[in-house]
Amino acid sequence: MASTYGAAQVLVASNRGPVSYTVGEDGSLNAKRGGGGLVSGLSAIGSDADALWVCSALSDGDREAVRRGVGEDGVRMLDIPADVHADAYNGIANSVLWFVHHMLYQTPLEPVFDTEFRRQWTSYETYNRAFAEALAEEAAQGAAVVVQDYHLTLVPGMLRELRPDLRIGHFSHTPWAPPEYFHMLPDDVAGQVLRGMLGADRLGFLTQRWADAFTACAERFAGGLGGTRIGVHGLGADADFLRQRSHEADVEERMAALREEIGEGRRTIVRVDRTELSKNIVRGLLAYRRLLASHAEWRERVVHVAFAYPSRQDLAVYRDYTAEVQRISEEINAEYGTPGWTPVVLNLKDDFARSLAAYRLADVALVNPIRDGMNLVAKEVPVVSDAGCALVLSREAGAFEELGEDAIVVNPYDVTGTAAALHEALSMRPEERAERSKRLAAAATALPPAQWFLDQLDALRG
Ligand SMILES: O=P(O)(O)OC[C@H]1O[C@H](O[C@H]2O[C@H](CO)[C@@H](O)[C@H](O)[C@H]2O)[C@H](O)[C@@H](O)[C@@H]1O
Ligand SMILES: O=c1ccn([C@@H]2O[C@H](COP(=O)(O)OP(=O)(O)O)[C@@H](O)[C@H]2O)c(=O)[nH]1
Repeated sequence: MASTYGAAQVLVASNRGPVSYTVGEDGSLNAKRGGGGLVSGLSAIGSDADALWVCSALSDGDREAVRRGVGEDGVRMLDIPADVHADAYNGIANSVLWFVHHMLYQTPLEPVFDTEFRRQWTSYETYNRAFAEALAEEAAQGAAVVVQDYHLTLVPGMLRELRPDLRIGHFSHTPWAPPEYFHMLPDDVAGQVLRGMLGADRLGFLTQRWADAFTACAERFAGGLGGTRIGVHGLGADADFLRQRSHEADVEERMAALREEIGEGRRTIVRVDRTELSKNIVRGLLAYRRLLASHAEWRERVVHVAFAYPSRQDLAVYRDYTAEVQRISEEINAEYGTPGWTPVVLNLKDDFARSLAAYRLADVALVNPIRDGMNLVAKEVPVVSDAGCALVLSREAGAFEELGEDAIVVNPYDVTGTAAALHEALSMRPEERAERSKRLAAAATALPPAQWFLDQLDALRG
């Protein structure tokens, strides 16, 4: 029996893996770091020899890499049929579960759970089963498996049936919806999601608020937590990596270019997000426009450097949102710009080095999501900024629980309030800004990714 077990002692499973491939014109495969906070958080596990990261092939390049047997050590990419993956990732994970947990539906018209949803749900089950089977195959006897996020809610339950010997954890990087919102899901689906997760020995969340919401859902719709334990682990920024990476030559080069674009002696308000509905980029721009309208003294003296790098572009609603971000930025530039001053420098391309260059130059960081599991950008900018930055932070970001005291806190729907917060941040005395930034950086790095992951393993095994 033991001979059928795999060799990995620690396994991670997530939809997005540490790298993604593109096929070059000459047919060569080029690897690029996976975007988003989940990858930033888990990158630290890569060096462990007994560890295996099971993820999904996301692009044609990834599928080609699997076919050619190309890959990173310690990573297994699953080549799930593209249509099944599209239903599971775009359809269920990003259009349903993400919307539920971030409370993004415009409820008079959506959601509509009809036959299309049922078809996609079947793919979601297939997709989860493929992960459960791969994990069952790769795991050594008694190994620890930590399943990540809303893409894989059914995996713990499925894996428990296949391999009762394993220690199974699940970690959510998103908020969890309150019961009255979660209950929008059809009852059988809500039940499957909860029972799937409760197949784990232990469930992890980024904040107490999201953990409490899950417990409330489990009590109301699944008869309680049963034997499943709950833990809170607030993922922090990776200070060593960020400080080193942000001083490399490509970042320095981009700093010089950005300085040119910003212009001598001007303040810089920085935001960096995936072009993601929940990040509230449009209201952020409206707040900046309000600032320029009501505080004419800032005109010509401030530049808003906004990164909205591509995310989930297969979904029309994300493409439309990107277009709206672009439209408003152009409107602001047309309304207030002068020959020597561009009020909004918008970056729609994925350029991590240029984002780090902007972090270094930031006087103010704007992080105003409607709802966000944590938001690592809020934690990264204070660590990297050269002169220390003021943080304007939504009370709805998970990071608020740890950074709220030294941030300028906003209600993300209140555009006038956010404009006032930007004014306050820009007006802050440099000494106060530097002191607050130091405290923010200390709080932001209290639980670095490697420790965050080890804590979960210890708790799972304990
Ligand atoms: O994989 P994508 O569809 O491109 O999306 C990127 C990631 O977005 C979400 O990240 C979350 O994790 C961060 C780290 O814990 C957290 O700080 C942030 O608030 C979350 O939004 C998603 O949960 C990941 O699965 C995605 O990979
Ligand atoms: O071009 C970029 C700019 C930033 N980031 C990283 O993406 C993560 C975003 O994580 P966050 O928790 O703020 O939000 P998420 O995108 O995961 O919802 C941060 O670690 C950023 O450093 C990235 O991968 N590519």
